[in-house]
Amino acid sequence: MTENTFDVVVIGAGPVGENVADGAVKGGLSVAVVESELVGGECSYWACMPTKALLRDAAALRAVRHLPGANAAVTGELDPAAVLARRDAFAAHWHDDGQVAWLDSAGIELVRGVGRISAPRTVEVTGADRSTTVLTARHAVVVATGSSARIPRVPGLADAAPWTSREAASAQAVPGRLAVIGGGVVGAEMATAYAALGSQVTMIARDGLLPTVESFASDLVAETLKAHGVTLHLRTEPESVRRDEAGTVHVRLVDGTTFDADEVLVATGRTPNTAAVGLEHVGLTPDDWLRVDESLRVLGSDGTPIGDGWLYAAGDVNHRVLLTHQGKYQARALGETLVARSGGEPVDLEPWGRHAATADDRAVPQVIFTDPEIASVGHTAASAAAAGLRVRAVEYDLGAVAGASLHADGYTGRAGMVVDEDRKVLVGFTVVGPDVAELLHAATIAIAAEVPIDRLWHAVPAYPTISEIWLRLLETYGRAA
Ligand SMILES: Cc1cc2nc3c(=O)[nH]c(=O)nc-3n(C[C@H](O)[C@H](O)[C@H](O)COP(=O)(O)OP(=O)(O)OC[C@H]3O[C@@H](n4cnc5c(N)ncnc54)[C@H](O)[C@@H]3O)c2cc1C
Ligand SMILES: NC(=O)c1ccc[n+]([C@@H]2O[C@H](COP(=O)([O-])OP(=O)(O)OC[C@H]3O[C@@H](n4cnc5c(N)ncnc54)[C@H](O)[C@@H]3O)[C@@H](O)[C@H]2O)c1
Repeated sequence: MTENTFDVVVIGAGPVGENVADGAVKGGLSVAVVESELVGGECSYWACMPTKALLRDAAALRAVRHLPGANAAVTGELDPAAVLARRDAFAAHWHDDGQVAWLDSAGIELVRGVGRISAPRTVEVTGADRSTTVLTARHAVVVATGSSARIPRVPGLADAAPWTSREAASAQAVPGRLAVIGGGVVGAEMATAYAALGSQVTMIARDGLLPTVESFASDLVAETLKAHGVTLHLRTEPESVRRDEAGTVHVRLVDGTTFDADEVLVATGRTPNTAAVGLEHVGLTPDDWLRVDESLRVLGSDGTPIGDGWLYAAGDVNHRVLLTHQGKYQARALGETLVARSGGEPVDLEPWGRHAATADDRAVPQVIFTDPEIASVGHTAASAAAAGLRVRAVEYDLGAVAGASLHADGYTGRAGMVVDEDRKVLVGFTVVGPDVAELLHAATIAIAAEVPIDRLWHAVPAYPTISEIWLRLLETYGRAA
């Protein structure tokens, strides 16, 4: 047994754990990071990067198809093998040497194995060779263990060797027929990717397609999926799934529909990676999400920080927002919090304060890489109303903007903004259309900076760009007399 003491011990070297460690080390603390699989986490090898690599070639090809001159230069079809090979490179061929080298260069100690809290400020790491290393933290332990795919209890499903997002992201061959259970972000993106790669895709979206985005955006994506040959079963769910000896998967829905597939992808949400973290040693329940306060300290069942506040959780595992960029934003705040607290300095947890992750509640940007892309930040009209805000929402046809019509023949898209009528600031923005991802950050800045609507009129979009949508939305909203 090896024993070591560090200022901070981080369990999980995904994007979030890496960034917490980086911030703490930059502030002069010593940090050990424990990782049981690959340094870089889900995002690098089985989520963000490989899935976007699977989608990118088809998106580029679609863009060319809408420009007659450029289209004339395209003489072949999409090459799935080349797409998969480029994806492999983006997943670093599932080796983490590059990220390990970065940890080394940053002065962060890597301890490989499964980390488990065994006592206050103590993490026991079990290596692949069953060796045990005990790490003691002078100041804090941070849980950044992320999340995994949740498999619903559908009779036969678990025995049918279903794909999760991991297999969908890392597949070495394109199935002839793919069934997708779940109409959320993973389901919609992977249906888009595999339909373009040549699979016959059937989707089951119990709560409708992309139920949390503005319906003008999800409706357009649903139409396009159908145009690409995807069969959509909305507002129903699987009753049973069975894989026969020949390998064919038979799916029966509760509405009586039956169909067959070669693979079945389960994309029905996430479960926290907290089964093996030793939560029982701090009075919490394994498999639960970790509830945190504004400084990301883990809360016990009585709602107060565990112990004297030595345990923190950041990223997917705290269930605030399951997105890499928000987890890394939490990590930056937490790194600074750990440095401040270990030096006896105060932390600023006021809204938008240096150590607060206020954007998690008010300005979360997301791009869904479907055809077309959906980019959104902050509230939808429905979520704003549910949050008790008095809002007015306006929409505009994106295809009618000069820059969009120039961008691609037959450009189809729509945008909407949600304005807080009491404060006269933007609280939500959604745009759907080809190549809209890069439009999003302007809206994120407007919401985070709480730019008054009156001042937004002075932010003039260049002509002829798709950004002119801003002017059209403001005109639709109307200017106060
Ligand atoms: C298919 C898919 C696509 C996605 N695409 C995007 C996208 O485009 N953009 C975006 O922003 N987000 C995307 N996400 C979400 C994103 O992947 C997560 O929000 C992000 O990975 C969370 O980072 P994390 O560091 O909290 O957790 P993870 O990335 O899950 O990392 C946690 C790490 O902890 C390790 N670990 C777990 N338990 C232990 C233990 N006991 N001991 C030691 N190590 C442990 C794991 O091995 C892992 O390396 C996607 C998710 C999926 C499933
Ligand atoms: N581009 C991106 O930013 C991106 C891409 C992929 C994933 N992610 C993140 O990863 C997380 C996980 O994505 P996800 O799609 O797995 O979860 P999700 O919560 O987005 O969607 C899951 C969907 O599954 C459906 N569902 C649940 N149980 C079901 C059942 N028994 N039968 C049929 N349908 C069922 C729900 O209606 C829901 O719409 C998300 O929070 C997302 O933010 C982000």
